[in-house]
Formats: sequence, structure tokens, C-alpha cells
Amino acid sequence: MSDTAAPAPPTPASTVAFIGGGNMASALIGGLLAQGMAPAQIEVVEPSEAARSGLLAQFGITAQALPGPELRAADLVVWAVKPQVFREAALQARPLTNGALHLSVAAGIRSSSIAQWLGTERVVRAMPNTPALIGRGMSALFARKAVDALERKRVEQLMAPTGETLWIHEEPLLDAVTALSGSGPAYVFYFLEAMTRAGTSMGLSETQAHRLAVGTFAGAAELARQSDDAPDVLRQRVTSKGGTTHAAIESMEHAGVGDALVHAIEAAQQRARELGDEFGT
Ligand SMILES: NC(=O)C1=CN([C@@H]2O[C@H](COP(=O)(O)OP(=O)(O)OC[C@H]3O[C@@H](n4cnc5c(N)ncnc54)[C@H](O)[C@@H]3O)[C@@H](O)[C@H]2O)C=CC1
Ligand SMILES: O=C(O)[C@@H]1CCC=N1
Repeated sequence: MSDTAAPAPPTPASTVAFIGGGNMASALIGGLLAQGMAPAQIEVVEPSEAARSGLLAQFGITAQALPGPELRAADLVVWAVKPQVFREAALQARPLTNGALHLSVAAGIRSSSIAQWLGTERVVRAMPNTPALIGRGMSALFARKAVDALERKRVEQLMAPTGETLWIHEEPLLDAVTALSGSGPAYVFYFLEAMTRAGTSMGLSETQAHRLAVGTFAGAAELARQSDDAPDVLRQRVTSKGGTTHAAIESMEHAGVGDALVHAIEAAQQRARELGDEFGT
């Protein structure tokens, strides 16, 4: 018998695993591939045949219908399933993912529930939004205490191609983030729909109205981003005394549009809390 130790089996390259391969997972996977990660370093568990075909066509990734031993190579597991199925999915994958850092994008589900289901304290939550698909997302991140600085960097690196990130240090605020920026793109689209409807009812074509509304949103948002002035100051600059904008803003104030929007966002926050209560531990 030789006293030379047998060569160690090659260490598999570290991989990132996604549990759930829908919209949010796709946005993150697109970013990882753009960073130069190979499709073979990305594992996806996705029960829907249609979604698996989509992942293969879009990214060249062969997703698995069920969690299997390939998950063991993942040092980072991203949870991109709906809150309603998180617990079941976590309990299924738990024996295969010990040792990994976990990142959840699920709305409402608290990190204490995730830690309990997965049997680890190494849990980060992110709340992204759909502009992540084009690298213009706005995400907030929250890490449990056991997550070290290097692991936080790892998460930042994963999120970087999707847009801006912001760490928050009080987990309950993630429900506010979910309500504001997580759901926020839908509010913008809702306004765009209404503005386009107004345009067509005044005689513009659908295409003209859509282009004018989208261009206005994009330009005004960029102006707000670049300007040192607060939105109310920027608004006042558009609003000539006795002019057209004044007539519109007066009408909106009379209808309570601003307050209604605040109430709507509070309803979203409340729903995020309920999701945590209903589908958490
Ligand atoms: N869509 C959005 O704007 C945002 C969504 N989120 C959160 O991201 C999470 C995913 O949302 P989306 O990607 O929009 O949903 P989605 O429906 O596009 O993707 C979820 C995927 O999970 C799969 N799935 C179901 N059961 C599974 C299981 N047991 N194991 C693995 N995969 C399973 C589904 O087939 C589906 O493809 C949700 O928790 C949501 O709260 C967070 C921020 C924004
Ligand atoms: O509507 C939802 O529940 C998810 C979370 C934020 C955006 N979409």
C-alpha cells in the first residue's frame, strides 16, 4: 500500500442555485451570466415545464423539476418562489443545502422563518423590483446577524447587475420597501395606463399617447434623480400660475389622488405583513 495519499477529487466550481425559476430568478440569472458566470455554474429547481423550457431557450440552463444532489455544490441558494410555497420548498431542499448562504427575494416571509425551515442563520433577504430585468432595479437588502461581511459582499455582487442596492438594518422595514419599491413599478404602470387613456380620449393615437406618457415618466424620474431639488420644488416649476398644470393638480388634490396613493401603499405594506404571518412559521 502506498503512503502517498490518493489525489483529492476535483472540487466542483462553486455554483449558485435558484429555487424557483420565474420572473425574479430570470432577472438575477441574466445578471450573473452578464458578469461572466457560466450557465453550468447555475442550478435551477423549477417544477413548471414551460418555465424550464423558457430558461433553456433564454439562458441555455437546464433546470431540474425537483431538488436533487446537484444542489450540494451551491454555496449560494437564491429563493425565488412565491411566499405561499416557500415553506414546502425549503423543507424539501433543506438536506441538500446545508452549508450554503441563503438569499430570499420572497415578499413578507421573515428571515426567522427561513432560518428555522433551513436550519441555518446564514440568511439574507432582498426586495428587488422588475426593472432589475433591464439592470435598472432598486433593491433593499437585510442580513441576519450571523451573515458576515464577506457574505454580504457576495450578495451585493449577485445583485449588482440588477441595479441599485440599499442595506436596511431593521427587518420590519422590508415590508415598507416591498410596498414602495417592490410593488412600485405597478403603480408607475397604472399611472402610465391612465395617462395613455387620457391621451387617446383627447384624440391622440394609442402609440402617440403611450410614447408621450412613457417619455414623460422616464424624463421626470431622471430629472428627480439628478436634481438637488425635492419633487415638490420640481413640480412647482412646471406649475405656472393660472396655467394648465395648476388645473390638473387642483383636480387631483380635489379627488384625493395623493392620499389614495399613500393608502394604497399602506395596504401593500399590510399585505406583506400578512404574508409573513400566514405563510411564515
Ligand atoms: N414579481 C415582482 O415584481 C417581485 C417579486 N418578488 C418576489 O419574488 C418571488 C418570486 O416571484 P416571481 O418571480 O414574480 O414569481 P414567478 O411566478 O414568476 O416565479 C416563481 C416560480 O416558482 C416556481 N415554483 C413553484 N413551486 C416551486 C417549488 N416548490 N420549488 C421551486 N420552484 C417552484 C413556479 O413554477 C414559478 O416559476 C415571490 O416571492 C415574490 O414575492 C419580489 C420583488 C418583486
Ligand atoms: O405583488 C407581490 O406580492 C410581489 C412582491 C413585490 C412585487 N410583487
